[in-house]
Amino acid sequence: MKGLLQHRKLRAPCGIIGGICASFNKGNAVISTPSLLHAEGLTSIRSERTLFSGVSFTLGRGELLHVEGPNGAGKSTLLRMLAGLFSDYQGAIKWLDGQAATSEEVRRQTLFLGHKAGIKAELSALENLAWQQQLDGVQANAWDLLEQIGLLGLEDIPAQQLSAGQQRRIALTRLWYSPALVWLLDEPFTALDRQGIQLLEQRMQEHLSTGGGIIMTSHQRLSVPAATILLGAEVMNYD
Ligand SMILES: Nc1ncnc2c1ncn2[C@@H]1O[C@H](COP(=O)(O)OP(=O)(O)OP(=O)(O)O)[C@@H](O)[C@H]1O
Repeated sequence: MKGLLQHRKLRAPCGIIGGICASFNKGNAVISTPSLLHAEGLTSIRSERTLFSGVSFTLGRGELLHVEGPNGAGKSTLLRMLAGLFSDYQGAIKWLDGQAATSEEVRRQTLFLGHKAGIKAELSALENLAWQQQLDGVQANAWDLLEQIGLLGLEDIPAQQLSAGQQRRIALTRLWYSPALVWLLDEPFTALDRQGIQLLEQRMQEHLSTGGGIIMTSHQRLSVPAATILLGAEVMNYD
């Protein structure tokens, strides 16, 4: 399917093991080459339970893949596999048409945000930004970031005294400066208010429009056009 423009929704064959199905719907997405990431036959068995099997998909430039499925279907596991944080799986993951061969190159091209905010509770927003940027090897204007993410005025308060949504905003600032092409976002809308969701969707659109790609989990409906990877459900009807 690589290189084709898909207007129709496709019903992909499911790999079913013990009633578990994983399939891929290209939706209205445009597949462009070279691909950012290609996954082939990904299979995950945890504690002797098959979470999913035979999951294959391609992430093209400007494309958003939405990983959906019920609690425990393996959505976070899949993202962690793609991020190189979980290696106990079968199948293959190829980056940038094979051009990013080393784990260091993959790491540079990937930004993973887990479903927890992943910030330091005792540090302020400003200090967290400095810490994050040091880890990421990037220098961006912290005050601009605070303004963009709506945290100006709260910069000196320890993160543990901020609300869950405000803490999430601190973590999300990485999306405003990261040079990574591929974003792997696990439930990024968690705790965000409506304005925060809009802000994040706008940032995602910008990333896609500049040739980046996003694979994300979310239990909520997206307003940004996305193809779907459905885990843990046998019956799918796209018509
Ligand atoms: N460290 C672990 N060891 C063994 N099994 C685990 C481990 N972590 C998660 N699991 C199991 O893997 C399964 C999938 O977990 P995962 O977090 O990927 O699901 P999910 O689809 O993201 O769920 P949710 O929608 O609730 O976030 C769960 O049944 C979970 O119990």
